[in-house]
Amino acid sequence: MSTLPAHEPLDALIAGLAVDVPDFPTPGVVFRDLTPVFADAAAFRRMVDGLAAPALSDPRAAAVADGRAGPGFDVVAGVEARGFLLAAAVALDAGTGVVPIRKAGKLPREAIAAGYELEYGTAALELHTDAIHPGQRVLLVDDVLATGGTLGAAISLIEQLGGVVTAVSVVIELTALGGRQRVAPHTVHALWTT
Ligand SMILES: O=P(O)(O)OC[C@H]1O[C@H](OP(=O)(O)OP(=O)(O)O)[C@H](O)[C@@H]1O
Ligand SMILES: Nc1ncnc2[nH]cnc12
Repeated sequence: MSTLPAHEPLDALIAGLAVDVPDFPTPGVVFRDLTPVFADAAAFRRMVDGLAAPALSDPRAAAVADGRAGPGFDVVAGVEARGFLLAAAVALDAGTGVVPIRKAGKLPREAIAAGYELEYGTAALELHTDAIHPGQRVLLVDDVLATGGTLGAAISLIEQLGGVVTAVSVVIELTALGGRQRVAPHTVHALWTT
């Protein structure tokens, strides 16, 4: 059950449930813990709707025009680990499949990799080479946009396989870290900007 009124604006709902954790995972980082937002039924429902929304406007018309039915995306890609919780829910709701973009060394078959830097270190993401088909329209979902390193790497992987990123959606954008600029020319749709 939700603990907040249904008419609460979504950004306020998220802001009220998220918890700031100072000095996690390293000193100086304020970690935005979204687990209470995921655990709230009403907030989770509205987040899933909100994350799909940007891909359901113009691209839906384009999908009809080129003969493809359904939402304005063919598949939802989510970034390990927290992005998985969101991407799977959005995909199930939209009637599409879900593709995992994983941390290095987790995928069992042939994959491509992209390295990146984030607020508290460096990492690499991988994507199975047959996970995305040329021309496939992809809605990319994650929980947080911080430096933009993660989403930049994820977009690069999808595009290397010929996928078309029709929308990028996150729950929180941390504006001080400049991630939006790093992900340009792709536009990031954020449910809460802080
Ligand atoms: O914009 P950036 O600076 O790249 O940061 C954003 C990323 O950081 C967090 O993931 P993290 O790598 O901590 O992994 P986790 O989801 O497995 O905790 C978050 O879930 C985003 O994917
Ligand atoms: N400050 C932060 N809080 C939560 N997730 C993050 N990912 C990168 N920076 C983050």
